[in-house]
Amino acid sequence: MSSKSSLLKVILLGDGGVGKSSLMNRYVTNKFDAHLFHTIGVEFLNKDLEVDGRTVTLQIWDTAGQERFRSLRTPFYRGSDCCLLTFSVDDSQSFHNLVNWKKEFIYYADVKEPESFPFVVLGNKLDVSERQVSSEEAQEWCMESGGYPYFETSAKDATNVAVAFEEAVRRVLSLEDRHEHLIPTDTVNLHRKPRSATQCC
Ligand SMILES: Nc1nc2c(ncn2[C@@H]2O[C@H](COP(=O)(O)OP(=O)(O)OP(=O)(O)O)[C@@H](O)[C@H]2O)c(=O)[nH]1
Repeated sequence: MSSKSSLLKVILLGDGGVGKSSLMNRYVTNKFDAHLFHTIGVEFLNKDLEVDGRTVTLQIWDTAGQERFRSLRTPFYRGSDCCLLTFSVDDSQSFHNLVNWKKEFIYYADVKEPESFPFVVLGNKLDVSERQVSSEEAQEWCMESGGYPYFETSAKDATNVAVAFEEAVRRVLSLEDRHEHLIPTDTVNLHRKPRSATQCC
C-alpha cells in the first residue's frame, strides 16, 4: 500500500431527514433505525476498507442538516477529502437544496479548486414508493454541476450504500494519484495539506 491516504475524511451533507445518519450507520454497523433522532452538530464513525488493493480508514462525518445547527456543523468541513451531497428521492426540496449545500461546503471547507473537488451525489430512500425526483433529473444535475457520480441508495434495505462509499474512496485515491504524477518526486509540495488534517473546532 502507498504511504499516503491511510485516513480519508468523507463528509455527508444534505437537508435534515434525508437519511445521512442512516446511511453512515448502515455502512459502518449494517443497522437501520426507523426512528432516528435528528443529529445535533456532527458525529463521526471510522471504517477500515480495502479498495483496489489499498487499505484505508474511512472517517465518515455525519452532519446536522437542520438550518438551526449550521454554526455547529460548518467548522468541521475543513480537511474533508470528499463530500457526499445527499438528498431524498421523495423530497424535491432536498434535491433543489443540493446547490446550497455545495456552496456552503466550498465556502466553509475553503476549497481552493472547487471544479476538481470530489463530490459524490446520493439520492436516498430509493425504497419509497412515491418519488418526487427522477433518476434522469438527478443525473442531469450531476452532469451539469461537474460530472459527479450519482448513486440511488436505500439505507433501509442497504441498496448501493457500500458501492457509494467505495466510489467516494476511489475518487479521492485517483485524484491523489493524478496529483502525485504531476509533481516530480524530488520537489517538496508546499501546498499540500497534511494527511492528518481532520480538524475540530
Ligand atoms: N424509507 C426509508 N427511510 C429512511 C431511509 N434512510 C433514512 N430513513 C428514515 O428517515 C428519517 C431520517 O433519517 P436520518 O438518518 O436521521 O436523517 P438525517 O439526514 O441524518 O437527518 P438530520 O440528522 O436531521 O440531518 C429516519 O426516520 C430514518 O429511519 C431510507 O433509505 N429509506
